[in-house]
Amino acid sequence: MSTSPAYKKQKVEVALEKPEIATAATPAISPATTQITQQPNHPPNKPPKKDKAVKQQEKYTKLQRKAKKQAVASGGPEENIFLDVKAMLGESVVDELIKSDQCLDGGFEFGTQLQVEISSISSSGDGLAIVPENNWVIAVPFCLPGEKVLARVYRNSFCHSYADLVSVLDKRESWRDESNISCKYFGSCSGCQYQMIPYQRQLLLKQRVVEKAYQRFSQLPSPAIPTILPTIASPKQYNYRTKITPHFQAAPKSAGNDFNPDIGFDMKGRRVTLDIEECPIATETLNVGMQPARAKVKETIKSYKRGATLLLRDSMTRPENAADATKTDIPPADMSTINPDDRECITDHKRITREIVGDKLFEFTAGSFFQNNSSILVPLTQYVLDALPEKGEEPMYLVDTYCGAGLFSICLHERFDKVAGIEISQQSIQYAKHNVKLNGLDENKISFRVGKSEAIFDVVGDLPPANTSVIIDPPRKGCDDAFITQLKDFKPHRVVYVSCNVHTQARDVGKLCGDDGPYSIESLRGFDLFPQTSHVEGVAVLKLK
Ligand SMILES: C[S@@+](CC[C@H](N)C(=O)[O-])C[C@H]1O[C@@H](n2cnc3c(N)ncnc32)[C@H](O)[C@@H]1O
Repeated sequence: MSTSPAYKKQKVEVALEKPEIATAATPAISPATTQITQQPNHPPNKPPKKDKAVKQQEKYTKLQRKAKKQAVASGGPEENIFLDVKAMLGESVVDELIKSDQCLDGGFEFGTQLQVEISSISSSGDGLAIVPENNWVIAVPFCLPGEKVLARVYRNSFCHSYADLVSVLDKRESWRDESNISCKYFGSCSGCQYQMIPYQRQLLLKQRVVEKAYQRFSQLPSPAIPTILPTIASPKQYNYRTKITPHFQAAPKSAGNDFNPDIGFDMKGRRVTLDIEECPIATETLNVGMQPARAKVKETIKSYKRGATLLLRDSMTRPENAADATKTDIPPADMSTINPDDRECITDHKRITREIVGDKLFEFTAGSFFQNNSSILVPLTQYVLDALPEKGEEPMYLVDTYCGAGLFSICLHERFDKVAGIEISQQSIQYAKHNVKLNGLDENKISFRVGKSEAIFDVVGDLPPANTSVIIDPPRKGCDDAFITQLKDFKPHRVVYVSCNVHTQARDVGKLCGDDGPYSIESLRGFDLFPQTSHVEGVAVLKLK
């Protein structure tokens, strides 16, 4: 450890920023003291002679810096937190840090313990605190705005460091309900961020995430962004996830036959797998199914050359003789014989999974996409339907882009004269077509095709845009420019954009609603498909200007 005077043990005052979602119950908190018990990084007084190892280390550090710079411009969590950091420290301070290269060098040494006061919460659920003397931000998980915490730094990034939560020194009782915590791994597992927060407060935080996403990523002026509507709650707040994917590492070569692998999810902030025996956000069926799946891996671990990821998918039990999507002549399922509570855990990616949404039955292979919280799918699909125009005199058309196994097309088809879906996965389209038959629907009315979303305009280009609505539900990275451009040219009457990444959604909606875009935003809100976590599904309803 260096003895450089500039970095001797120091005590610095931390100013408290206004908590992001202030309430009448916000406690008055006096400024906290930051205790630095180890020293921040600094350039050594005398650089050691550059031997091969040092040169290699320098090369590695350079590569790491490059990766970090790329990460903050990626649109992912790193960029989000960096934007939070900019808002907290001020653009000019951050610009200065970047110019002087202190944006990476100004961090803290691994293991430094700090006492900080959390002033806001990031979109990925970390508490954020400023260390003003260092012009630096610390991100600490599992804590809340207004709380004083002891944190231990484990990684530096652009103008901020990530720290473990050592302890909460001063709890914000009005935001905390530890009786809500249902998991013995909460606080070390990276899966959930919010179990200690009462559910209604989780919904408020997600409303704020949608708001921030549109302020930051849409490039729209404030008046063009409507007030974000309250987040729609999930009917189930635990035991809702119908798919989980625990992973494990292979046994090291030196391991004996009694090697016992950790099978589970990553530890928060580390690439270390926690051994997870149960997951209370997953359905009971998956928790039961997890035990034999884990036991099998433990028995056969020496046969794995590499680590692997397990798939556990909750499915309604399917009659053995039920036809799969390779058959052409499929009779509609007899819904009177179906018991939605008769369920099993599927671990084979190729096996057919069954799910019911309202009065519609869906089948798809266990490894392909289907929404993971079935409890909220009726409210979600009904909300999208309510946002679309009512049936009038003229024929109406629905275009379902990124349609997966046909969830929106099949649940919403009744109001429309024709429905056309497109999806890049051939297998999902096979099952979307199969699901039309399974539900006894008209194959001439509901059609699906394989392709990139923009290819749908070759097919629906002749439909009258004034009578056509488009649903967009892309993966996390959002839409390609080619799709946005063609949608803008086509100008359907109504667009509903559903997304599990409100940041890329805000970017795309900004392109559709900007000065040269034909749309304005009618409404914006989150749906809580992911209780106890910081994730939120965004639903944006767009109308022609
Ligand atoms: C979030 S899922 C939505 C699926 C469906 N709407 C649902 O709710 O079940 C996104 C889907 O987009 C598909 N996809 C990804 N890139 C695509 C592209 N460029 N064009 C069309 N579909 C794409 C994926 O295979 C995935 O099924």
